[in-house]
Amino acid sequence: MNVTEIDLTTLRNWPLPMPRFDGDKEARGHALVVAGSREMPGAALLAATGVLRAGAGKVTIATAAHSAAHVATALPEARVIAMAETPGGGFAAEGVRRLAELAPKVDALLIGPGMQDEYATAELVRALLPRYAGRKIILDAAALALLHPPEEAPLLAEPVDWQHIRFAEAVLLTPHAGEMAHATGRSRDDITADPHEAARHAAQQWNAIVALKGALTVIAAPGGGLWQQQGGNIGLAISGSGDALAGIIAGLAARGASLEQAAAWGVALHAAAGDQLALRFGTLGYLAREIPAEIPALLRTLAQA
Ligand SMILES: NC(=O)C1=CN([C@@H]2O[C@H](COP(=O)(O)OP(=O)(O)OC[C@H]3O[C@@H](n4cnc5c(N)ncnc54)[C@H](OP(=O)(O)O)[C@@H]3O)[C@@H](O)[C@H]2O)[C@@H](O)CC1
Ligand SMILES: Nc1ncnc2c1ncn2[C@@H]1O[C@H](COP(=O)(O)OP(=O)(O)O)[C@@H](O)[C@H]1O
Repeated sequence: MNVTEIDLTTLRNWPLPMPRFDGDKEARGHALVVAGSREMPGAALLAATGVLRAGAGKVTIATAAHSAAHVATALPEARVIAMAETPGGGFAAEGVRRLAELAPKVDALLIGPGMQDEYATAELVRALLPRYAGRKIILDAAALALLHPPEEAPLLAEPVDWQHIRFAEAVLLTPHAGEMAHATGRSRDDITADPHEAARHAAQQWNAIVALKGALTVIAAPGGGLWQQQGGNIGLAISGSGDALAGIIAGLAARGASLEQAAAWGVALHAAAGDQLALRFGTLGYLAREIPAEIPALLRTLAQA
């Protein structure tokens, strides 16, 4: 298997698109973050902060009505859409039309961080995917419930028809090993024993780019591309860390990177941010919310490297 290490050389040879100096915020890219819930409202904030710190010009958050006002206050740079909630704490289907209307103005769509009610989330994803065809789509955390085998929860109204859902190069899935285990019906140990094979197989099975996260993160594209990243430290293994990463990737994609490039740069920046925070605070005890603020300086350093 031919694996490309995501190191300085790889990144230097794969420069991120830069906005024109006379561009406006729309030109810098707009990401829609569908995230958070009554019990995990912070996920929306972590992801949306990641979007802006990665350099996108605009972020819209769709989050649980219950916490929307708090989220808006905590991130005044964001537009916040309050989503009606299901009894299970997910987003009710009635919100789909509002999110679908935004599609022409959105460059990248992230769904899943901190969402509850896997059934409602999977149905929401299924409803939004066709409306966002041609946009860059990142499915994380609860949104990966769409992939669960039929014999497992959630019970979808109809079996998933991949041909109609049109998973393609424009969809990135970001499972950790546990989520990959849940989605594939394999054991977590089986996944971690050979993450390259697991990511590659999943990318082909779902016809999507797959970033299988862990101390070693493997990115596989359906076309055969395979990358790995082993930086960072154990301090990154903390609740909300993946939400920040998903937001950083969405921000990079919104500002013009392909999803493969956004994933590769995103995991490298996330790991480097962890290393910066470990230097400042020690390896254990820094917070996921501190990750995004490290990104602009790292981008500047890496762009000049
Ligand atoms: N929880 C919190 O306090 C906070 C959470 N936040 C955010 O919430 C989101 C969910 O995070 P989490 O931590 O709630 O769910 P996590 O453990 O990632 O499981 C996800 C899925 O993986 C599955 N799965 C896992 N291991 C498995 C295995 N060995 N084998 C098989 N399956 C396994 C697991 O299945 P289950 O264990 O339920 O059967 C479940 O389906 C995420 O965005 C996070 O950042 C933050 O906003 C901050 C506060
Ligand atoms: N030991 C480790 N060393 C380096 N990075 C790690 C380590 N453990 C986890 N990570 C990274 O931290 C992030 C954790 O994301 P995730 O498991 O989705 O957390 P959460 O869902 O709680 O936000 C991933 O990007 C993963 O690659």
